[in-house]
Amino acid sequence: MTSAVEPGPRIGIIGTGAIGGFYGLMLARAGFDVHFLLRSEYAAVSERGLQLNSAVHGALNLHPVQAYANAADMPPCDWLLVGTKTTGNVELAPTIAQVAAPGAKVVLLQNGLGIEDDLREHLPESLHLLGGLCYICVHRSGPGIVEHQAMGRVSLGYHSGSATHDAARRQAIVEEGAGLFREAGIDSQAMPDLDQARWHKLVWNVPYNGLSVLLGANTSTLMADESSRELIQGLMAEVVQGARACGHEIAPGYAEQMFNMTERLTDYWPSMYHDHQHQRPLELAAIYARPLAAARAAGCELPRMQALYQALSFIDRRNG
Ligand SMILES: NC(=O)C1=CN([C@@H]2O[C@H](COP(=O)(O)OP(=O)(O)OC[C@H]3O[C@@H](n4cnc5c(N)ncnc54)[C@H](OP(=O)(O)O)[C@@H]3O)[C@@H](O)[C@H]2O)C=CC1
Ligand SMILES: CC(C)(CO)C(=O)C(=O)O
Repeated sequence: MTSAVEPGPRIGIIGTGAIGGFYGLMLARAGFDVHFLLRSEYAAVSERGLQLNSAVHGALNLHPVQAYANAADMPPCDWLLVGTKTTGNVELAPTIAQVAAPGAKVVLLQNGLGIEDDLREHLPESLHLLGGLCYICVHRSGPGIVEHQAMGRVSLGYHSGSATHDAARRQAIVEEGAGLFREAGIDSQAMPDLDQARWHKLVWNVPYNGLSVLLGANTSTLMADESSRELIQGLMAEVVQGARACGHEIAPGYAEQMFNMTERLTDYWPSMYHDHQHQRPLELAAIYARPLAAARAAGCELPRMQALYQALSFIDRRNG
């Protein structure tokens, strides 16, 4: 008698840019059945595959790639990893629903706060929605080419779905997701509170993403100047304050740890800088407006962050 072998989960990458390309390639190379949805880079990736130039893993290539220009051609996927920018999330909901297998898990591998809340009502109730915080430095240097400068960890948290009121099931789903990343050699852990995890990530993104655009400076330049260092520390302190007002205590020393970590990041340009350079809309709603509104609703004003948001809104409108 032959025993049936359980097929592994089918994974869909919705938006194969720096994040989608990196994690999708790593999962595919680990043996998972990964399907990639692309837009402008479809032809290049179909022809030449995905190329990862990683300071951590070396040069890796995936060819052929199960690439699609049209979601309708993709097979139903059990896990959907969303690697697009948050600015297009609501418009993307029908695409996500179309590719999702019944009971699929949708993971937003994106920065910002409240992004799952905004998407939830546009997705079928049967889908589980999770958030993933990527502690990584990657960018695209050409069609289908991803440069990986440092790190890679993914923190996952459950947002909503049929497991909302079942803590054990919720935990099992998040653990399963973290397990997929770990099988691909990527550090990953389940987070008990997604909002808390998102506030932690903002401690870094609020100062560095915005200041890189406003001052036209990378991390090394920002960390080399007395005034920008003060500004970064002030902004980090405000994010910690905002998180606290919203009921999320960030440990003393966390902001300092993020600051010190950045001293070791050489010439890193945050993803918002790349968006500005390519005249794409900036993720201002998710990274600034949402946290500012949440803090204000809790009675907490964050004046530095508000000023940075206003300046970036001006730049974003002129750049569009
Ligand atoms: N880069 C980084 O180091 C980090 C990024 N993040 C977050 O990850 C998210 C993704 O960022 P990143 O990977 O840098 O962004 P990229 O711009 O590199 O990738 C976004 C990708 O999504 C594609 N896309 C957008 N809309 C669609 C669509 N409708 N159909 C198919 N494909 C689509 C884009 O295609 P096209 O080329 O045609 O526009 C592009 O390939 C953001 O929220 C960012 O803040 C978080 C941590 C670190
Ligand atoms: C903080 C950093 C650089 C790595 O943790 C990052 O994740 C980002 O650019 O969003």
